[in-house]
Order: sequence, then structure tokens, then C-alpha cells
Amino acid sequence: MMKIGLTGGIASGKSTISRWLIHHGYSVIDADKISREVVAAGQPALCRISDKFGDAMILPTGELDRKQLASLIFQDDKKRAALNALLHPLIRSRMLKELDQYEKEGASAAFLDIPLLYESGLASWVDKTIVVYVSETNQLKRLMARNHLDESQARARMGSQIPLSEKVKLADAVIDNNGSIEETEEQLQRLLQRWSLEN
Ligand SMILES: CC(C)(COP(=O)(O)OP(=O)(O)OC[C@H]1O[C@@H](n2cnc3c(N)ncnc32)[C@H](O)[C@@H]1O)[C@@H](O)C(=O)NCCC(=O)NCCS
Ligand SMILES: Nc1ncnc2c1ncn2[C@@H]1O[C@H](COP(=O)(O)OP(=O)(O)OP(=O)(O)O)[C@@H](O)[C@H]1O
Repeated sequence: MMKIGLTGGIASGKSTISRWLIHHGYSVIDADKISREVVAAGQPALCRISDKFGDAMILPTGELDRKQLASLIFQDDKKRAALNALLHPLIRSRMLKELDQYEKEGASAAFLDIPLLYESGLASWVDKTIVVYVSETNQLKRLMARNHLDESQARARMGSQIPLSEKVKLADAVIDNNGSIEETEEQLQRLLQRWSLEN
């Protein structure tokens, strides 16, 4: 089974590409989705988050207050590293389980949508990497619009990752998502053809 890492920067368009892949029958592992599952209400990781960062991180419903936690960890490298140390091992082991499952099902390829593929040293897990690229201006604009953030909050989130311009240099393939979604999908289809991965 060929393993392909799909990465990029925050709000660069990974989910947009993942959605297309899923719609066209490809196997996709979504690290952001798993990162939500491991902190669902009642999960042990949630207790560990409130022990570490305070009860204010938990909403009266028993769910994680994602806004509160985001405002803490994207402003503070040490707190972000502590959260990563708590959650990343759990996220990784679930990703490996899903990979194993796809392997057992006989999938010919699996895409791993992992925002922090390079930051977390996970490029060695995959055979090829795709970086979804947008200019800093578009990234900032799309992130502010999607997450209702002001410019300094958005820049703090972008600043917590390796710059996209650096990730591009590490990629086996780059998809430019500055244009329309149709143009992005065409690039993706050409790439799938080039790697003999058409479904
Ligand atoms: C801080 C949290 C609660 C904020 O939740 P929120 O709903 O606002 O964002 P969401 O989870 O959808 O993430 C959006 C994007 O933020 C970026 N991001 C998230 N966590 C991190 C991190 N620790 N470091 C750098 N970038 C991150 C990623 O690009 C991600 O795609 C959440 O992101 C979280 O639990 N992060 C820690 C787990 C993690 O590292 N996830 C990302 C990779 S698996
Ligand atoms: N080509 C495009 N033109 C205009 N808007 C786009 C384009 N591609 C994506 N977007 C929008 O930009 C935002 C970010 O895209 P998307 O959610 O796919 O990024 P992402 O890389 O998965 O982000 P994250 O990792 O932060 O969750 C979304 O609101 C999406 O609708």
C-alpha cells in the first residue's frame, strides 16, 4: 500500500483536497478529526488537559472549550509543546491503527492528512508527500475568514508552524491552491495520474 502524506499550512486547503479524495473513493486518514476524537467528552485526555491547563478548559457540557485552549497554546510555545506531548502519542497510535485497517482491507493507497507532518517528524511514515501551498496573503485571509480570527490571532496560529515556503522545499509534489478549487482539483487529478493512483 502506497502511503501519501498530505500536508500544508493552517487553512491552506488540505481538507478541501481530502474531501475530493474521499468523494472519489480514496482512503484518507484525517489527523485533525482524530485529534477531536481523543478529546471527546469522557475521554481520559480531557482530564489530563484540565489538570494541566485548568478547569476553565472544560465547558459546562463536559466538552473541551477549543477556543479557550487555542487562545492559550497558540500564544505560548511551552504550553503548545505540553499539549502536543499529551495528545500527539494518542493521535499517532490511532492513525497507525487506521493505517493497519486500510492495509488489511487491501487498499492500494492511503492518504494521511497531517497538518504537522514535518513539524512532528512523521515524513518517514510515508512514501510520498504532497504540500498544499497558498501565498501568505491568501492563507491569512482564508484563516481569518474561516475561524473568525483577527489578524494577530491568525498570525499567531500561522507562526506556530513551519512556514509554507519551507514545506514546499521538502515536498515530493506541490499543489498550488491560490486559484479556484477547480484548478486545484485539476492539479490533484494530474498528480494522481502521474503516480498511477487513478481510481
Ligand atoms: C488547540 C485546539 C483545541 C484548537 O482547536 P480548533 O478547533 O480551533 O482548531 P483545529 O483543531 O480544527 O485545528 C486547526 C488547525 O490548527 C493547526 N494546529 C492545531 N494544533 C496545532 C499545534 N499543536 N501546533 C501547530 N498547529 C496546530 C493545524 O493546522 C490544524 O489543522 C486543537 O487544535 C488541538 O487540540 N490541537 C492539539 C492537537 C494537534 O496538534 N492537532 C493538529 C495536528 S494533529
Ligand atoms: N481555492 C480556494 N479558493 C477559495 N477558498 C478556498 C480555496 N480552497 C480552500 N478555501 C477555503 O479556505 C479555507 C481553508 O481551507 P481548508 O479548510 O481546506 O484548509 P486546511 O488546510 O484543511 O485547514 P486546517 O488545517 O487549518 O484545518 C476554507 O474556508 C476553504 O473553504
